[in-house]
Amino acid sequence: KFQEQEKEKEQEQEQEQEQDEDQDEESIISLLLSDTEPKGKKHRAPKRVLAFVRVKPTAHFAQDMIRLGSDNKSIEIYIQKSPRGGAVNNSQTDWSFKLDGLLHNTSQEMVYETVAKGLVSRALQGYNGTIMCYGQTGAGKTYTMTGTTSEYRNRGIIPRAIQQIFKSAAEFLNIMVTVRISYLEIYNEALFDLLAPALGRGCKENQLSVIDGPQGVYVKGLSIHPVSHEEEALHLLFEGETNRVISEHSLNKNSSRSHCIFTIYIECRSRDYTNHKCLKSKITLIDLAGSERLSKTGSDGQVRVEASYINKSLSFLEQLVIALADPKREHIPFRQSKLTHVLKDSLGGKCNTVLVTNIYGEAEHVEETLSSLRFATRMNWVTAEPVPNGPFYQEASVKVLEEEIQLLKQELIMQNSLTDNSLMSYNPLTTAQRAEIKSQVQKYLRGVIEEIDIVNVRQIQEVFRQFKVILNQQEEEVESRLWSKYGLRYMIESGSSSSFDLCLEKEQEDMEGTTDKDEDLEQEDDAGTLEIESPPTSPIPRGKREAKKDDEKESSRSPPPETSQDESSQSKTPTTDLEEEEEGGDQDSDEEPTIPSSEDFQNLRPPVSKQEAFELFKKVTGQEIHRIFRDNKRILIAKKKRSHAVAQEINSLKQQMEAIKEALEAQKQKRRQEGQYMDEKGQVIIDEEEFSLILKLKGLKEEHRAGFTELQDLKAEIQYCQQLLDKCRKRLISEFEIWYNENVRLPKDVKKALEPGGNIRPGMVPLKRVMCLDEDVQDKFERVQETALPDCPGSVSFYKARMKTDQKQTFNRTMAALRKIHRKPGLVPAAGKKKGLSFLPLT
Ligand SMILES: Nc1ncnc2c1ncn2[C@@H]1O[C@H](COP(=O)(O)OP(=O)(O)OP(=O)(O)O)[C@@H](O)[C@H]1O
Repeated sequence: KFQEQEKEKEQEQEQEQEQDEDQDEESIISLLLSDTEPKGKKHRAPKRVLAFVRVKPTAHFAQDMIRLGSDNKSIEIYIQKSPRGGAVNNSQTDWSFKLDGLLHNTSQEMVYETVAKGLVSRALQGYNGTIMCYGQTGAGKTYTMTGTTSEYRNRGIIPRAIQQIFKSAAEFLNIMVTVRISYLEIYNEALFDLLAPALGRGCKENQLSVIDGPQGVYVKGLSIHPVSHEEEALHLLFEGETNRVISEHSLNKNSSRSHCIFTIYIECRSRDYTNHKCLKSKITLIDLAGSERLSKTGSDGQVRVEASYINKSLSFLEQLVIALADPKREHIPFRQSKLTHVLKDSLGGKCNTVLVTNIYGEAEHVEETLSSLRFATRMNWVTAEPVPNGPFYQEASVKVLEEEIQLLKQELIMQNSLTDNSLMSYNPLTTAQRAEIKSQVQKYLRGVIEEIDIVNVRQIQEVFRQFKVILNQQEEEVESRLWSKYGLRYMIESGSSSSFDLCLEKEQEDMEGTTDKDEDLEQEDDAGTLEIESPPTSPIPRGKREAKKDDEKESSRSPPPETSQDESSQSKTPTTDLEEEEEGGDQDSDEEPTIPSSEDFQNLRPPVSKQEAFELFKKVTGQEIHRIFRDNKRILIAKKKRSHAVAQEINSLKQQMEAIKEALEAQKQKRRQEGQYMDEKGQVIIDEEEFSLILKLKGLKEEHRAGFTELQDLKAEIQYCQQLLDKCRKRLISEFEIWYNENVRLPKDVKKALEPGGNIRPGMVPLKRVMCLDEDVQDKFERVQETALPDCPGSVSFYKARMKTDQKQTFNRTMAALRKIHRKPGLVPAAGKKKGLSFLPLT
């Protein structure tokens, strides 16, 4: 009877699937977006999560242990009785599983057709879909989900799903499809955004969290990237792939040790703008970490920790699946792990869910295979009643807001006419009005007018904006004057490669000065101004100068002409003036990042000096990071000043307390000499003066305690700010180095190649690629395009995206190598020379 029921269900499912496929995708979406209710297909028999098994190809398939059924759905496992079981051996020896399909010796294309194609086309019709790969480490989960990123033919489910979506979208005439992408990694129960910019990926501030919102579960802080074509989406996938945490492992050297969730968000709307409805859905593609046993992997240290996290989260996933499959269960344990929490609305329920269980065919892995098949069966029991997400009116909410704004504007106009305030305007400023405000601000600054009349909020905002522009211009001017006059010239002339270290050392000293003693705090301002304020001769803090002297003597470099002590004192005054002009004398402690100059730079010096280039970089490409650096620096200086002031206050409180204690002692002495009075309880009666002294002392003690706590807090904050500043400085310098190498500096032989008659024609090859001539991916791509692509036109986006990712990686490697060889003059970077690119010919 059970088998009959199963059969009926299967037939029903197949019929529905056929019906879905028969109907034109676009017309289904149009129907959903229209105001008429979609007919039929309302009362479907409950579906289940589909479970497929994919066997990794092997030459040693254990035929006697793993038997694949001829129906291509059943699989039997046979394990010989343990000889240790004795005469009465009841342990089970064979197991039989029936799932939705076996994928044995199946191509990637076939896997996609069987597992994902229908789910993806239903996602375009508003159904959420989830595909999850589960299995032992190295069994082929990533191969199934992503495939090989170097070969088009072996691409996995994700690139194929992307292709299908964009292909369908291009065929729709009346429906507009918007696609967005996110890529989340769960590693040791921590969430990572694989597509976040490098700067923010590991940042504490960028920490992600799983939130249960009214619209479902989402990951707060996860970046979601709009993509307009296949190549762009694939490039994001490849980029995310390179960011995955890879760890050495005895079973699989490139084994991924994390769960990865690639999500494609789809939004369909009618091109007919009178229809404001929008249909949203998402496809969640999950590549789980390997379900290996700790004892078998023989891992230790970090990998063992990873494995224990993986096993825990997979066991929570199993518990979740068991609970989902049990209709009587009221509580579903979603929150047990990050993985299960993130997948709360992606398993079963209203969404189409497919599980691919990857297994090995070899005898040695049969136990894991058995446990993977058990998981697949459990998952197969989970019921799912997929329903499309309801279309919603996006523009409608915008319209409501627009109407409200209009109403409020009218109310304001009425209010103003009642209060006789006709100058009030609520429209954006025109160019002429902006120009007028600018001229007013300039007049105000020159003293031509004494006040700027306030008209409305927009005008006030514009006035402030203009002030900011002028302030920024002045800051830059003053800064470049300072740099060109003092700091930079020294750096060029001394060619000191250790200046950067010295800066860091000095900062450390500043830090200690701030947190230790008050006297140190006194000196801090002086020491802090060294880099800018002191003459070019001594970028070394005073305390360090003596220690460094001997080293300097030994150094073969001759000191720059400005190294005499006398000149140092002379050059101090104008710098101080400039500082005051810039920030009211606040520029005291933390120096600007200085460029680590190098010997090879001396040899390969381009017409633009490195420091000039740095100035330019800060104003243009590095403007934002430089601004952040400066902001952080200001905050740090303010905190240090406050800390200084609090320390002084504490000292003065201490002195006052000492004085009061002395006065109290004197008062006591006097009382004893004059004879003291006692009350009925035998307690000494003190006079008013002594009482007021005691109260004062108590008050001072409280103040002292509060001050001390504030000082402690400030110390912690200063330390934190300092770390931020260090990070910022390093980032600014490294970004500059890359930019500089890319835009200004070219190795001699590359320059030669660029000369007329050389191998490269200027302007034809981007400079970043000039650095890796030995790996011309572009050329390879063009060659492949000419020969093989006509047979496989669909692969263009795939290879273009792959090439883009390869180029980026090669460029990053080259730049890293460039930075390393700074001390070897004239060397051409040969990044990647040893290792060929993973770009393979089209097959
Ligand atoms: N069906 C297959 N055909 C060809 N090669 C395969 C197949 N399945 C897996 N492989 C190869 O086996 C190796 C391991 O596969 P893969 O990285 O996909 O395993 P995994 O299950 O994702 O491992 P992990 O759990 O460590 O992430 C890869 O080199 C992959 O190319």
